[in-house]
Amino acid sequence: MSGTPPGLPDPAGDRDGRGDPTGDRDGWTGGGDGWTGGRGDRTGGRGDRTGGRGGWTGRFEDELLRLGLQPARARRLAEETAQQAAESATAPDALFGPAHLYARHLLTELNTAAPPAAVPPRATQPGATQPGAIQPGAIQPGAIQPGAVRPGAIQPGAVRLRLTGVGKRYRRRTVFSGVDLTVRAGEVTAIVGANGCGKSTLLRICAGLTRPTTGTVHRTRRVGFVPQDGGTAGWLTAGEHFRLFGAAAGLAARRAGSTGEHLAARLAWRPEPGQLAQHLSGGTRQKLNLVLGELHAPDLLLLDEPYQGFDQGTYLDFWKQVLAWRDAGKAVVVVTHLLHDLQHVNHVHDLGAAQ
Ligand SMILES: Nc1ncnc2c1ncn2[C@@H]1O[C@H](COP(=O)(O)OP(=O)(O)OP(=O)(O)O)[C@@H](O)[C@H]1O
Repeated sequence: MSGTPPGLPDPAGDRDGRGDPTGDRDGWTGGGDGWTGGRGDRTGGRGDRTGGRGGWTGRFEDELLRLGLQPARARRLAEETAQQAAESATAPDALFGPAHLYARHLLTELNTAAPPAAVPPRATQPGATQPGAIQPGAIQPGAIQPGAVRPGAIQPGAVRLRLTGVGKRYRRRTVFSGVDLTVRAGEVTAIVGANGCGKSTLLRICAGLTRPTTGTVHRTRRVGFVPQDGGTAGWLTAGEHFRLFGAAAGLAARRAGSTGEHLAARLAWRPEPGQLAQHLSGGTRQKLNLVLGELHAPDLLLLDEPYQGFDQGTYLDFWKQVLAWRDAGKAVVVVTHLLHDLQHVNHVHDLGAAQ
């Protein structure tokens, strides 16, 4: 399958079939044992085959316009790209990846200056889908090839996480099997799938908190993990959390406190001295959770639906933060069931339906 834009070399050409990571093997930890034979690949079409304004092509053209391309040129590129997808009988998002990322990629290829990454304006428009509006399972299993490298990805860096043939069984029940996943510095990967398909379990395996039944896991040493819930102690203040988690990472108390407050400010939160975590709102506790995950400046951030309870502004701040991490060269894995989150990410790994 080729995702070559009109008149350009195949953007996926240097991304398929990558070899082993180079220069970053030190500091890796491994877990799990053995291999499983079968892969969990699922293939299929996506629902977004339309070229209308609300579809991929419309978003692609909007992004080209937003990036400053002349309307006639943006329209022509959008038409040619849609035509190319039609000719290959593949939905444009499966062929080219998220519309806004592909627009940026294309402009870079065309040697046109693209602005720094930002949350796409679509997400901030009135009536934009709110967190929680799309139900789990809305993403069709097999919509996106698991582990597929999306065209339009920003320059990939060193591998921070690699799962090979990973599977998990609880007693006789197989939760998933044959998961292959590679996450590089400067990339955001989403793990999606129906309720109970094992997203949280897979993320815990990525973090080294749960042992896989089969397969191998290699990860960089500096990992930040933000669980779906819990992760904070109700009887401690935010400052005490910063110092406690900072101490575990070898940070001096003052530095941990000031770093925590700095990170909190980026989520528009100013912790009140003396306020216990149990008296924080659910959304603010999640902010605390996020800050704790980032406190020790990890290379790899593992986030399990970390925006539960966020209002819309905080949710957008969260995604801005994710994109800032990405642009700073961190690798990010986010468990989500929100379809519109996927426009922010480079890769999607679909675990499909619960087994
Ligand atoms: N420690 C455990 N022992 C036995 N079964 C478990 C354990 N942890 C998880 N499971 C089971 O594994 C399956 C996957 O759970 P998991 O929480 O990973 O799914 P999920 O995709 O994250 O779900 P959701 O979308 O609802 O958050 C579920 O059926 C769950 O009951």
